[in-house]
Amino acid sequence: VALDLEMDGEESVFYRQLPKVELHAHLNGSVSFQTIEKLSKQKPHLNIERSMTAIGKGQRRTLDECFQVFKIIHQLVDAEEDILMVAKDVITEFAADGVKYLELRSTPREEKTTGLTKKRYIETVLNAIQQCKNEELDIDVRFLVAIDRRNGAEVAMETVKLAEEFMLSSDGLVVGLDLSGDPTVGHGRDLLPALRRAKNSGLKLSLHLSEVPSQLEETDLLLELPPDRIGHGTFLLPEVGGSKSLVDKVVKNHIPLELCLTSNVKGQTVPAYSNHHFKYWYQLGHPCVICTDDKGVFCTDLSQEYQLAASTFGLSREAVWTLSQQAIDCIFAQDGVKQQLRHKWAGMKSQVLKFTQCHYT
Ligand SMILES: CNc1ncnc2c1ncn2[C@@H]1O[C@H](COP(=O)(O)O)[C@@H](O)[C@H]1O
Ligand SMILES: [Zn+2]
Repeated sequence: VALDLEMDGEESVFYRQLPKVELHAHLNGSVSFQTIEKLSKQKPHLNIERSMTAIGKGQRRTLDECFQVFKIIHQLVDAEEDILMVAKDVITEFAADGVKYLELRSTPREEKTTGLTKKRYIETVLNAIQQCKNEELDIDVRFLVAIDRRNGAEVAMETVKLAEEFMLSSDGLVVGLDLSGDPTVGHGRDLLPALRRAKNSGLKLSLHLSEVPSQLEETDLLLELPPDRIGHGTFLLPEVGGSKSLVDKVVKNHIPLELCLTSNVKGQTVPAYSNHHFKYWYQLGHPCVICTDDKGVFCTDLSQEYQLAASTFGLSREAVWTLSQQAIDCIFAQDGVKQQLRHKWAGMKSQVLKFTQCHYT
């Protein structure tokens, strides 16, 4: 019900069984319809309807309207117990979709009305991750602390300090920092000191860069850090208003791109799937990781995103397998974790690709 694409049996089995790595998922954008229903029942006074928190098949919204949606979800998710439930549900859903390694990101929020603090917010997400581990779900989950750019330099620095504390105390669960939020608000220049400090203290950086046009100057500045991964990078290319020098910097530093097809099409920063910049970077052989961004808001899941990439750009199943496997190289957790994942992929390969072999022999 919640998904756009009606996948036929055998196709959907392949994409679901494909072991996957999800590196770009905002917690509150990933909340499923089922979880929203539970929350709405608990908070009937908010009068939240389905159409207010999700963008369905064929629908488009401006990016600005997408950010209105997050405000509504934040009203529904404003207490410690909500965050615990949401995080556990989201992790369980990713696991059911065949995601074996997940980096979840979220902006720590203080909510005066419920007594929630930013510190408690992060602790609660980590607690949810731990509970899922105890339930022996087949998924390794890590956390990126997010900076919402609209909140400015001071909050960004405060967030970095919090992330540093948790990096040291969370037994490897907190691995990095995300920069996100409405890209039309604020300037990356002001956040540079906080981001530099984060990088120096060992936090990995994933930055939303050039998600909207005309951010050449900001992107150029932030690429100097350089970030460890880039979210979207939709307007890096010269033909959409970026520049060759930006592209060269990304290539030279081998900075992986987190690419979210449905998010960009529904948020109208990319006119159609076939125009997605995945094509350019993939053909270049540059590290690209297919991600969902906000699976709840955009009504998708990672299996569907892989299938869309494959059908739009004509990827064979072998190529899809390689794409999902190469995502392991881009994770922020340490090398031992990468080794474990490579081992897991190797063990699953013949089983997952067996249908393909039947087709060709
Ligand atoms: C669609 N493209 C996008 N571009 C930029 N930032 C986005 C985003 N989608 C989500 N977020 C960021 O994630 C928050 C919701 O999750 P959390 O409350 O942090 O878990 C949004 O408020 C925004 O800051
Ligand atoms: Zn994002």
